[in-house]
Amino acid sequence: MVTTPAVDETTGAGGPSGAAARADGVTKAYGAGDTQVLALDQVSVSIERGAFTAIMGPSGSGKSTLMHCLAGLDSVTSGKVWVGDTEITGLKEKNLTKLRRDSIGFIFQAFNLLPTLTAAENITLPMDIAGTKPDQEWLDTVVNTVGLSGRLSHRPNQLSGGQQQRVAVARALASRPAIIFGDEPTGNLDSRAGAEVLQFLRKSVDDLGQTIVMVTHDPVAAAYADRIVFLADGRIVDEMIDPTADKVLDRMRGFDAQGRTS
Ligand SMILES: Nc1ncnc2c1ncn2[C@@H]1O[C@H](COP(=O)(O)OP(=O)(O)OP(=O)(O)O)[C@@H](O)[C@H]1O
Repeated sequence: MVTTPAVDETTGAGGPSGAAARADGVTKAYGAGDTQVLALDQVSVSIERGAFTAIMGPSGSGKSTLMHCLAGLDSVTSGKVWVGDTEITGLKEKNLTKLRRDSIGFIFQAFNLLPTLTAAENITLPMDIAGTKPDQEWLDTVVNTVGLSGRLSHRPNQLSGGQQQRVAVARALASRPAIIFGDEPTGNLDSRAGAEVLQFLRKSVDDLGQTIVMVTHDPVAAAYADRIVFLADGRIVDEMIDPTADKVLDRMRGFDAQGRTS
């Protein structure tokens, strides 16, 4: 199951678990009183290292909130979150920023590339800002895996949408983060370009051992994952291992029948 044991106060079990990231009894409330929204309601989930995990669920079910809490982009109301062996709930902002910079990569729906920089410069930008030196051998591996070798001197407007997103993916992978989070990373792409990016994400898990967590609405995209975690009304309601698009569609229809989806 997705759920993980609660933290044992005496033994500390439930802390570091070898997972890439973990949420334990996480609740996230927005607002207060009558207008309070429980975006996450006692969510416990463990993200396996070297695996591709998708988070699915209807609009407003808490997918982005869960991703933001796991990535330390948003604080939790109660519960605990670990990234690797580090508990990030309660971490000072400075340490959190460092952890995000060193351990986490992000891929958003908008590619967020700088238009005046070449593909190569965009890929190494976060490391240039952090003042760290790219590992050239790793960079070559990433660029080859993404299939961008011939495009490195191009600026974003000289690349297709799919190629731009592959630059964004290469940028996320370049510093070898422990975990990459993607929020609808193929949401702005047509199905062919989306498939290209998803195949690459899959390859980075299989060939490079990358850990990826992706929020998506799309059963076809989710089928690239090893495991899908389904959210509804801020709770984890189901999971699926080795999904196919058909199985995901069936499961979503099941939720519809129970009146869970919007
Ligand atoms: N900053 C905020 N202030 C108030 N409510 C918020 C805020 N962010 C999210 N929410 C609410 O929390 C709930 C979960 O939102 P969230 O964005 O995590 O859902 P989602 O599953 O990612 O939705 P979508 O698929 O539409 O992007 C929603 O009811 C949303 O309105």
